[in-house]
Amino acid sequence: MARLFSIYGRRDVHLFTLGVVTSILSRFAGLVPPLVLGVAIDATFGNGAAYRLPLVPTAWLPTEPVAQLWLSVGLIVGAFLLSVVFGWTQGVSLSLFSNRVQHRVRSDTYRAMQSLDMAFFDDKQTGQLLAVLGDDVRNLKSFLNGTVSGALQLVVTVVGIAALLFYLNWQLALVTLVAVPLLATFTVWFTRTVRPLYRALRASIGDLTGRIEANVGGMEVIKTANTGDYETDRVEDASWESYLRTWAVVKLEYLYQPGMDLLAGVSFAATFALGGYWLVVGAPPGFSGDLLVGEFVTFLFMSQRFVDPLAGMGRIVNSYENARASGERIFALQDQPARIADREDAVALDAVRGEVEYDDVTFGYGDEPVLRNVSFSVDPGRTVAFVGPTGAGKSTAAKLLLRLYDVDEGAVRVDGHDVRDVTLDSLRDAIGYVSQDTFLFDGTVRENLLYGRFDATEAEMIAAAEAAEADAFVRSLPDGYDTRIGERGVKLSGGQRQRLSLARAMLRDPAILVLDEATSAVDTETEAYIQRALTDLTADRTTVVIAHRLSTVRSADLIVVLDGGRIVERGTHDELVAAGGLYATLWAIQAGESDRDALAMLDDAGQ
Ligand SMILES: Nc1ncnc2c1ncn2[C@@H]1O[C@H](COP(=O)(O)OP(=O)(O)OP(=O)(O)O)[C@@H](O)[C@H]1O
Repeated sequence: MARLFSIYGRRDVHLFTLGVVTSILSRFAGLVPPLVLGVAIDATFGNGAAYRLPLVPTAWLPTEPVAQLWLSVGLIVGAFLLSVVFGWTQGVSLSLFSNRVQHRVRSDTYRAMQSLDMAFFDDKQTGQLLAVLGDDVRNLKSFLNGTVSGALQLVVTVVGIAALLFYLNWQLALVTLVAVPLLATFTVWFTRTVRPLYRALRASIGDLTGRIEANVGGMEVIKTANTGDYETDRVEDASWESYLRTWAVVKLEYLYQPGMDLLAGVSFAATFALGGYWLVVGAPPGFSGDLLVGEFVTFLFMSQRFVDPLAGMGRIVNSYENARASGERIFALQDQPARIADREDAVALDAVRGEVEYDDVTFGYGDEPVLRNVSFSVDPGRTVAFVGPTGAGKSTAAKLLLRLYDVDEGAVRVDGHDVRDVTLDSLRDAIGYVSQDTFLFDGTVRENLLYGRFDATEAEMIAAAEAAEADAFVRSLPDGYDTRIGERGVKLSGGQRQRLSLARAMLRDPAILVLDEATSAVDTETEAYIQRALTDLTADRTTVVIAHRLSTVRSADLIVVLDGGRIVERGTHDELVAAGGLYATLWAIQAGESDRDALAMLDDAGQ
């Protein structure tokens, strides 16, 4: 919390101070009317007592009843007005303060998260990160907005009222104030008991939301697997669980609130009984001195004013604990070290020629290596293809070039520079990447194409789309380049998505192009078109192709065959077919010549 204030609150500390001060003043102003009412009853309306106000010299106060009346009216109206003005100022300044802090915390946390490694995102669930940037940041805001001022108001109200009651009649004050520790103890008990129930409630709501989120995402699978009833039951179970948890909390709340009212009522009744007796009969046993009617009225008003702030104590404690836990999660995310970041002496890759070299690279996502001792090099403008069975490590090898992960041993070099020695911006600017799962943003075709090259001209965009064989189908969409394509591009076919993401990569005109299964989701005819396009597109740039369909990599300058993370063969298509190894087997199967022998060869190779 201290960190929150010192980093994010400092710039608007004036707003915070203003909010806190006015919140206290508005509480004080709220105490004036009952006090003045009591004084007026005793001095002006009957008893003839002296018109006295705390902290004001008696000599300044009028002795004439009419003057006293107008003074009382003036004070009451003034106090109401001040209370409104202070209350308004408090609301506006604390709202401004907390919303500004929220904005800064959110932006900073997102920035920190954005710079984290892919390995971090591999381990995290999306929901968890959304919760940090959403709920946790909001928790902090509501703590700063309501809770801080609420806590101060509570203290001010209780201390202020207690002081006033003692000033008026310390003996009766003791009776009235007995309720305060009782109310406070009851509140602490409630807060402690309800806390684990709340936690369970939040967890059950999290489960329910997670379940619905997952189901919406997997709607197609649910429908095609015909598991609609099963999923409906599961949602129903999660919903019922959340109902039970909610009910556990609500039950306790319905014990607490009447309990507080009852305690306050007992205190009120005790004050009323004792004070009434005092007025009618005289000082009760153990009490001495006088009590005036007006004082008594003030007492009764004030004793009612303890209840609300004390009842709010539970919320204050809860909100504080929530905010503290949220603060811890936010700062844990902010403090997460980004291992893949620019070195201090990182240089920018300039005028990239496109020479790529893997030098004895070993890498694993966990302890087990996924790539072992991988070495090869590609001259500028040439094409290298990674092929091999599924899970062999082809995509992983490509990701190391973009430095989405860092190698464990060895080095990946571009133009002779270790990718760890150059700035990430310049490295990734030099490489166009079309991944296995093409991701498109919800937006128009145009927005998606210009992503990463926001300054491209219309002509450049269309040229890229044409090169990727996408222009024709885009023009046939209802709004052409301005057609919205839905979340993740759901309104397009797989092949269309792939061509758009190819066009997007082309628009950046990178020196190196990485195509991960770039033609996997298209029909044979489209593939032929894309192949034609690729022949032009890859002509003068280094290209790394990963493909299952070997026909697409036939013309590569170098084919690297990976199996189990190792390079088992390398060469051109013709060389590898002639060599009769794993590649030749895969080729035989794909070329439609598969027979028992080919599959048996694959079995022998351990696949
Ligand atoms: N983010 C990740 N975290 C942990 N392990 C991973 C991750 N990505 C891939 N792997 C593992 O690394 C191995 C190689 O995966 P990779 O995606 O590189 O294979 P691939 O040859 O491209 O496979 P495919 O042809 O099926 O796409 C696999 O065993 C996979 O389970």
